[in-house]
Amino acid sequence: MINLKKVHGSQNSFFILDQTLLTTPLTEQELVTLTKTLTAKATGILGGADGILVVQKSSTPNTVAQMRVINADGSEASMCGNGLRTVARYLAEKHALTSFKVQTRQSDLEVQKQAELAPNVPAFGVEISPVHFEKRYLPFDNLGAEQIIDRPLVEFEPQKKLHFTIMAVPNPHLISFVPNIEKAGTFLGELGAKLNTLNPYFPDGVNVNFAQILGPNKLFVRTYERGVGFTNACGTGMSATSLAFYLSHPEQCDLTQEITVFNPGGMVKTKVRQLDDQFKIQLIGNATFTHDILVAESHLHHNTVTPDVCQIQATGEQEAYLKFIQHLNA
Ligand SMILES: N[C@@H](CCC[C@H](N)C(=O)O)C(=O)O
Repeated sequence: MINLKKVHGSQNSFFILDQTLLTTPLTEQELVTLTKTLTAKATGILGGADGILVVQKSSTPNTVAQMRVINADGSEASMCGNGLRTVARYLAEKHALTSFKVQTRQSDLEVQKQAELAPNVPAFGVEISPVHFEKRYLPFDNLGAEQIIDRPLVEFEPQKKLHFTIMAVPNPHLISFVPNIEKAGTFLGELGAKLNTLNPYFPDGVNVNFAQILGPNKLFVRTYERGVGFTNACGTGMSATSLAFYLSHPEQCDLTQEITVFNPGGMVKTKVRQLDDQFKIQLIGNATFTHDILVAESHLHHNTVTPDVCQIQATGEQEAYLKFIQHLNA
């Protein structure tokens, strides 16, 4: 039996599938089919998820394993910040490590175990890198500039009330600071949907993040994710938004201190550092395992993972997590 774990970071939820445990690893087509089935909110196991995190053998030196990210719609992302924290914990427990590197699609990223956020709320810190602004890295097009940092974009918002920043970390993000995050929700949904279907600006789609500044070094971020839609949180989105905060509102953002980022699913901390002209971001937050799902390998290959063929065991960590977020003050 294979243990398909249900996990989350800030309630951005995933299944971890460790391909190294399988007799025969899933093919690319099997992975896509299984992801679509498992993540479906109405019919997937345990209410579905936002994607699957695939653990496989690394192909770079000094990395413990490789993480791949398959979005709910079957597309593959280059990175996932909330997901990497949970994979870091999974690998830390599997190999009895506390600080190591994980291979991701574009880079080998440092991860470290952190102190628990509260009893039974384990936490990990992960590197979010590399950061790029130039349009070829996103990619984006037809916006009249090589890079967009803190400026209006009439193509998205003709009234010019909002400013936008675009960056790859390395997955693509569009960021805007809005006066009221609740009121901006409908526009976020419309813009997110528009930029993630055929459009002249982002040929590969983009994660769209709206943020409200709550105070010095304090943000609330909501994200419409490429390949998924609205999620409770997006780790790379909160990391990119933290850097955009510094670039657009430096008077409210002290880089010698952590930035606290609230989201609909909880809270994370980010640390932004500038080394010459390069930015480094660290994302710190919960790495919660909610369920162990034991299933025969053949069901993974045949896309027949349903509750009646699984042994599902709750870990009890979700209760601890919900208690932790009850006491958060945004
Ligand atoms: N939820 C993730 C990002 C997952 C990938 C994203 N949807 C994309 O396609 O780039 C995170 O926590 O960073």
